[in-house]
Amino acid sequence: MALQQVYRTSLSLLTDLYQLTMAYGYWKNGMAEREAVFHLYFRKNPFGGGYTVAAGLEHAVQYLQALKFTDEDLAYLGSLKGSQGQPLFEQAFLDYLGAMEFSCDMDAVPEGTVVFPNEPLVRVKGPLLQAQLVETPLLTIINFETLIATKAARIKEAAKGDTVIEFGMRRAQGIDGSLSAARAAYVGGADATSNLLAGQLYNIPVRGTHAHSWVQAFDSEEEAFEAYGEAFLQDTVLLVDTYDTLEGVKKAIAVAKKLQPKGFVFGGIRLDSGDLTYLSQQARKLLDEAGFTGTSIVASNDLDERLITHLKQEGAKINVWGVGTKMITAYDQPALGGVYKLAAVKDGEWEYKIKLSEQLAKTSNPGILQVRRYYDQERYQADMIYNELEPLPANPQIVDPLDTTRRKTVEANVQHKDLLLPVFNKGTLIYTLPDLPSIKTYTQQELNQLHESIRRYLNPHSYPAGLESGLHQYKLDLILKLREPEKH
Ligand SMILES: Nc1ncnc2c1ncn2[C@@H]1O[C@H](COP(=O)(O)OP(=O)(O)OP(=O)(O)O)[C@@H](O)[C@H]1O
Ligand SMILES: O=P(O)(O)OC[C@H]1O[C@H](OP(=O)(O)OP(=O)(O)O)[C@H](O)[C@@H]1O
Ligand SMILES: O=C(O)c1cccnc1
Repeated sequence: MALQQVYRTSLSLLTDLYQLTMAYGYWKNGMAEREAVFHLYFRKNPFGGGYTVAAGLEHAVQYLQALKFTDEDLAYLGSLKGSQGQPLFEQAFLDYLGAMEFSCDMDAVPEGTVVFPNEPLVRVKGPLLQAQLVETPLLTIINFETLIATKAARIKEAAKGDTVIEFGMRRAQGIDGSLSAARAAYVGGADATSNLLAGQLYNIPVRGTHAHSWVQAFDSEEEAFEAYGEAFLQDTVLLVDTYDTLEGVKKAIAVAKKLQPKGFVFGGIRLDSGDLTYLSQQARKLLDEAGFTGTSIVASNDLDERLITHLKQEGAKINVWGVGTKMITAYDQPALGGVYKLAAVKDGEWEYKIKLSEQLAKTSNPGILQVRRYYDQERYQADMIYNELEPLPANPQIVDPLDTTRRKTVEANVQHKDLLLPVFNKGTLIYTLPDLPSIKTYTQQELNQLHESIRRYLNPHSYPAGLESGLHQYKLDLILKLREPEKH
C-alpha cells in the first residue's frame, strides 16, 4: 500500500534531511525563533523564453496549512541514527517540533502572474527554523508548476486561439507529476485535460477521443467507427489513422452520414501520424465536400510550440491540438532552477544577507524585497525589485542586471502595482485563493499585457526587470565588504 501512503495528511517530512538537521542546529543554538526572510526566485526564464508564468501557490498554501509534525513523523525522526548509532535528534527537539505551529508571514505573486528572473515569487518571513524548513517543498511545488504553466502558455500562444488539450498523463513524471502538471497546464493555457483525476480534483474540463486499440479491436475500421458513433452520438471524435489516414477519413464520413438520421453530430477526427499539414488539408477538403464544415480536426503526435507554429505556417487545417509528452514533462527544459535564499535576519535590527557567487547575476539579493510593476494603458513597461524597508526616490532607476551600466528611469506618469501580496499573516491564511477558471483568465490577461516581441518563442526581447538603483548599490557595497578577506 505504499502508493496510498504517499498521499497523506502530513507532508511535513516531504523535505530534505538537511532542513531538519539545520532546524535542530538552530534550536540547539537558540536561533530557532530569530526572525528571518527568504525569497524564492529563479534566475532565467525557461525554454529560452521572454517570460514565466507563476503557478503553484494554491498547493504551497495547502502544504503550509497542513504543516504539523504528527506522532508518526516524530517517531520516524526519532528513529534516525548518526554514524555511531546515536540518535540524530534529541527528544526535546522532537517535542519542540511536535508543538510547532506554522507562524510565518508569507507574501506571494498570484498564480498566473507573468514574472521575470530574480523577482521573488514567494517571500517567507518568520522564525528562522520554520522559514528554512519549508524551502524544499516550496521549491518542489513552485518550480514544477511554474515550469509547466509557462510551457502551456507557450503552446497556447502558438495555437493562436485554437483549443489545446493536455494529453500527457502517460508520459508524466509520476503520479503527482501528472496531476499537478495538469492543473498547471490549465493555468498556463491548456483548455482541458484527458486526466480524469485531475478533472475531478481541480474541476478542469476533461476531453478525449479514442485510441488505435479501439479500431484494432473490431474486424473493420467502419465497424469500429459506427460502434463508437452509436455509443456517443453527440460527442464523437474518430481517430482515422490506424490503417490509411485518408481512407479512414472517408470511412468516418460514410459512418457519420449513416448515423445522421439517429441524431449523430460529427464532432471531429483525430490525426496522430504522418504529414499533419497535408493530411489535415486533405481531410478538411473531404469533410467540407461532405457538408461537415463544423467538424473539428484534432492533431496529436509529439507536438510542442515549435511544431504547432510550423504546422500553422505550412497551412495545416487543424483546430484542436492534443499535446502530451512535450507539455507535461516540459521536455526541452525539465526543471526550473528556482532557488530559495536567505535575505535578512533580525538581531535587534534587520541585517541584510547575501550569498556570494563568482557572477554578480548569481549573487542573491539582500533585503526585504518587493516587486513593483510599472504599466500604462496598454502594456507592462518594467519591473523593479526594491527593499520594502528603505525609502524610494521620487523617480527611481532600474538597473539592468545583465549590464549594470544600463539604467531605466521610471517615468512619472506611469502607474504601478506591487506584485507580492500578503498570503499568510503569522501563520493565518489571509489570502482568498481564486478559483481555477479565474486564475486561467487572469493568466491570459497577464500575457496580453506583454508586447508580442516578449511573448514570441524565438529570440524574444527581454522585458526590463532589475534592481532599484539604491538596492543595487547596497548589494555592490555588501559584496565588496564580504570580499575583504579580514572581515570573514
Ligand atoms: N508537416 C509537418 N511538418 C513538420 N513536422 C511534422 C509534420 N507533420 C508531422 N510532423 C511531425 O513529425 C514527427 C514524426 O511524424 P511521423 O508521422 O513520422 O511520426 P511517427 O511517430 O513516426 O508516426 P507513428 O505515430 O505512426 O509512429 C512528429 O513529431 C509529427 O508531429
Ligand atoms: O504524442 P504526445 O504529445 O505525447 O500525445 C499523446 C500521445 O499519446 C497517444 O499515443 P501513444 O503515445 O500512446 O502511442 P503512439 O505514439 O504510438 O501514438 C496519442 O495517440 C498521442 O500520440
Ligand atoms: O483522448 C485522446 O485522444 C488521448 C488521450 C491521451 C493520450 N492521447 C490521446
